[in-house]
Amino acid sequence: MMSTHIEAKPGEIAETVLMPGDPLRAKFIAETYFENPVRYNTVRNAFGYTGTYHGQRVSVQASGMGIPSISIYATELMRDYGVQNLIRVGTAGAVSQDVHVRDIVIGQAASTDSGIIQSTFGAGIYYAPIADYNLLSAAVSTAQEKQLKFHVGNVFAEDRFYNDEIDNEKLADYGIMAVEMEMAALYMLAAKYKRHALGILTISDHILTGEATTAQERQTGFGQMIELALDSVLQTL
Ligand SMILES: O=P(O)(O)O[C@H]1O[C@H](CO)[C@@H](O)[C@H]1O
Ligand SMILES: O=c1cc[nH]c(=O)[nH]1
Repeated sequence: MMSTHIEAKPGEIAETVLMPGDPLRAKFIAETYFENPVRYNTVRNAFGYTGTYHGQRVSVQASGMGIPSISIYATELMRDYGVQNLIRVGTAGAVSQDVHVRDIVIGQAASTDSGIIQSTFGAGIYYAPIADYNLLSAAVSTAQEKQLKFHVGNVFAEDRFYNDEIDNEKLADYGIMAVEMEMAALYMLAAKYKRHALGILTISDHILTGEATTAQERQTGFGQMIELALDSVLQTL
């Protein structure tokens, strides 16, 4: 069986999948961290690979950018390929003065301005998408052991990368640490399919100060986040 956007055959995708937005980050993760990576997807250049990490089977699947795109890949991974654990490894913009470029943010919850909550539950319901507790807890203890500079808290998954109307200082006042574009959908869909999801982000730019990393660093430079994801998640299996 192949799904609409993933051409893997049954059994070619591991139960645990890392999900970066960027297909070239997926390629880099597979080629740098996996033993014996095999590419199972090139449809739309949304690369997917399976290999092993310290002997344990793991995959990486590019999600593309934004909630509509990650919703397609996460749904097909869970519904059509039986994936159990989905770990977003993404970049994000900091909106808190306490969070700095290259810090790691582990998403405990994901707020959003997307219509996905309203269109799923109907008017008047404000569902709160949250991380899987076991994955969150494993990531936090592994980040502590590795002595990483990390934060745990609420992330804002916004529909617009270029958003002149958003009040980032108000988001920060209410505890939002960083903005990105996928986490709320990933957490909500994992709840729907009764699977496990976590988002780990590296701050690529600071929205309030303007500090930023390069495109090359966003593609290949965030190894601490990838190793945190692999070391913590695989320890829960
Ligand atoms: O680096 P990735 O994982 O793509 O994540 C962030 O980067 C993209 C925007 O540049 C959005 O997908 C956002 O969520
Ligand atoms: O979605 C994103 C990702 C990185 N930086 C941002 O400002 N937004």
